[in-house]
Amino acid sequence: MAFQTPEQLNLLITGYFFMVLGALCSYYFVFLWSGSSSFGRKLPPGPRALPIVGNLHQLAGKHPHRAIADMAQKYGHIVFLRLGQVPTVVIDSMDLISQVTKDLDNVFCSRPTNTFTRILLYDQHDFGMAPYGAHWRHMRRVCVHEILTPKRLLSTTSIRNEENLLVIKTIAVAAEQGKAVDIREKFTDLSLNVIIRLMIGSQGGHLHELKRFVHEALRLLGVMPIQDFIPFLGWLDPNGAVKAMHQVHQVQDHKLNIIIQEHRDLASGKLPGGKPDDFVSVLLDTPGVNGEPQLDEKAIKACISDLLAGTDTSTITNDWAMTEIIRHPKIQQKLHDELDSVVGRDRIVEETDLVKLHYLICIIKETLRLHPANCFTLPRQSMDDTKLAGYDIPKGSTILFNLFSIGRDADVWTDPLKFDPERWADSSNPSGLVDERLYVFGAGRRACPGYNLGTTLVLLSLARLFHGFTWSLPPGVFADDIDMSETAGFANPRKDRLLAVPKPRIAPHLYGGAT
Ligand code: HEM
Repeated sequence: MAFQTPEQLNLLITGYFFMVLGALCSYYFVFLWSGSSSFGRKLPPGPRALPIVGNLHQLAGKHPHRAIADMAQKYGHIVFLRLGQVPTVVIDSMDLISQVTKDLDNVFCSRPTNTFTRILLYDQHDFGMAPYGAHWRHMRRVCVHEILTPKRLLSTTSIRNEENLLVIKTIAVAAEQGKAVDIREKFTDLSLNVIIRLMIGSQGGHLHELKRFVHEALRLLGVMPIQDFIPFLGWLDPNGAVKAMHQVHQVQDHKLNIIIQEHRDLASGKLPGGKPDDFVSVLLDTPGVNGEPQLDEKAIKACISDLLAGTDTSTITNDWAMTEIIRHPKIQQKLHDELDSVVGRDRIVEETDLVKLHYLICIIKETLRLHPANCFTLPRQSMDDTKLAGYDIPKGSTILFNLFSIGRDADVWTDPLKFDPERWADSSNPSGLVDERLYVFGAGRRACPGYNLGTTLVLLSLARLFHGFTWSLPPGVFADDIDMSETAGFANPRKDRLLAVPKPRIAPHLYGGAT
């Protein structure tokens, strides 16, 4: 569960809490404190909930993942909270996650609904946040078997290559001029350019507006409207989140309608150029859920939106990894040594090299441990009353995995706050990012379908940036000056942007020279 900033959450809670508390306190006091909601059940331990706001006030002014990590110190690896009226179970051990996603996956494989999914994901017509059922199964099958397949990944290598080289060339220009580069901007552009081209082909005219929509939608993902926690306050919109979501949705819907119509016209020959070989064309050719000849248009638009948003994880991971590497010159040197030995300096890094870059893979695993792209991953929802770790979990509970806590658990990791890629040297999977000690791409029915694409995006861009350049901090900035804290939101990007100065390591003609 996430909020844009702790300050916003604070404002939101305190203002509206006091406004309605007087009138409704007695009703809620009876409802919650009489224990009627937990009567006869053994709920997991957790702090006592207040009327109306439940435990929301205990998260106010704090990063929710950190506040809940502190609660876990007292209550253990499974904590029960009421976020407003939403029963929420937060777990932070790989053992419990494995029970949820393997043994009990049939119960915990749904997703909760909220204002964001209703407005920006077309009433959960997507599949990432769709409730478990026939629609989700159908959409997921289409995405996994038609769109995000290893074969399609292979056939789109040239798109990633071209976009990657464009970014490298702009960095080469900065290197020639001795200028610092805004690293996050480069990674964001790269991931979005790649996914937009995969989705809609080479229709460059849409890139700019789609990017704006994705940026805005991702920002709103972290601004939870009060109605998601306290539905009877649905008529209020104190932080303007609902209004902003409707505004962004208008742009989104308008743009996606144009893109879909263009694809139809290209396929029918009304527009010249022929049918594009991209994700939208696949979705337009896909039959609907109940045997209809075509997918519902809402589902197509929601699915495009899902895939566009999926790239954010790669961007955030790369930004953290780059920051950690630049802060640790010895790690950068070791990575350079690996790149020189696997690739050499007479050619650029290719996607086929990536599985051999074991040290780079260790760096990414260490990054995902200490700085998971999403502290809570996507929420799950229980579809039935069930038991977990001996506790009763009511049907309809939201289940969150606190990946932030898991990666910093002092009982599991030696020196947990130290960035130490070597701790992954003995991994049972040296060529890939999945490891049983972390919940990187998820497990069970709702596991990440973007594994192959996400891994390639992360590894290729980092490998090329470090193969091509030696990076240092701008003059006068020292490693200890870098603020390594995160922003509080659904996603977990570093609060500050990293500026770094590149120095060429390979001849510019290898990547086509500086533009
Ligand atoms: C470093 C990159 C990435 C990481 C670490 C990552 C991680 C995750 C995790 C942890 C989940 C939740 C699994 C669960 O609920 O148990 C997830 C779900 C998902 N991811 Fe990714 N992901 C990445 C890249 C991508 C990319 C590139 C895409 C799409 C292009 C994508 C699309 C999705 C979708 C649609 C879901 C929801 C699946 C469902 O509910 O059926 N992800 N991802």
